[in-house]
Amino acid sequence: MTTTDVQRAAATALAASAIDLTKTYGAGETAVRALDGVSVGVEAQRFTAIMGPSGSGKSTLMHLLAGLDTPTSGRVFLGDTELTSLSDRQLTTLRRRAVGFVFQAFNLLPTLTARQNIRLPLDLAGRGVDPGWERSVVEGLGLAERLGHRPGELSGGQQQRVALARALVTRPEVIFADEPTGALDSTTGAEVLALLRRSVDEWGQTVVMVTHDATAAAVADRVVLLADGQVAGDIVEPDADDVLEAVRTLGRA
Ligand SMILES: Nc1ncnc2c1ncn2[C@@H]1O[C@H](COP(=O)(O)OP(=O)(O)OP(=O)(O)O)[C@@H](O)[C@H]1O
Repeated sequence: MTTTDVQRAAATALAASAIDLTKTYGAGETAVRALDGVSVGVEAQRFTAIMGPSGSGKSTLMHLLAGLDTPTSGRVFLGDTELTSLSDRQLTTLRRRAVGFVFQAFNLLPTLTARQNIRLPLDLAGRGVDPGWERSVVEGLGLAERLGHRPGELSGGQQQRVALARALVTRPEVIFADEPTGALDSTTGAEVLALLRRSVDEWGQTVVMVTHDATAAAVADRVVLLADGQVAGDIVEPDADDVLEAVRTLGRA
């Protein structure tokens, strides 16, 4: 894909895209090239998983796509906005409006109730609540009876559902999920994956998920494989066996 193609697509069907990204940590002999020429487009209203061996650059790519970090070179777009041309302040404002996050460790504020945690991004952005949408999300995620509880009074699965509600409440352009099932048992993890899937299918959201788990990746519409900081494969409509086989092949490469 040429740069012009990516830009054109970014203005239409791509929720996020990266062009020839590199990211180097450190300098001199200890420098690590975490990403080495990655170009990738994330389709809107689809569920994309990023997989690859430990150290292959998954988290680095996600952080750059989400505007949490800046590349050493290359360009990043969120929709048709080029993140790599924004000031830190503009980036923070855009992130609050247009990006939702779900982390392995939930990252809820322990002193706030579930409802207050869910509304936090709206409060930070100085935006009001859309009561109908908030109700749909809370009921859809099975949280209606839990809104007054603090995180310490909730199970891991419930905490992750609160985190997902917090990500959904702003109706972001992209939800980035970093190992969202990593701290959950397999049954609870499967429930959270099913809710991410529903966020795409029923609510038209766009989800990008970093995972180590082939079963989790198989819930996605597409799996982008990374190895040594480069795109090493791209599987559309994966099943768990395809993903396992691809990861095994990468491991042998
Ligand atoms: N802040 C940092 N400073 C120095 N090196 C870093 C930093 N963050 C990541 N790296 C290095 O960059 C490379 C890619 O790291 P990254 O965390 O993106 O990989 P990953 O695929 O997400 O790994 P994992 O699956 O283990 O989380 C690794 O070699 C890592 O050690």
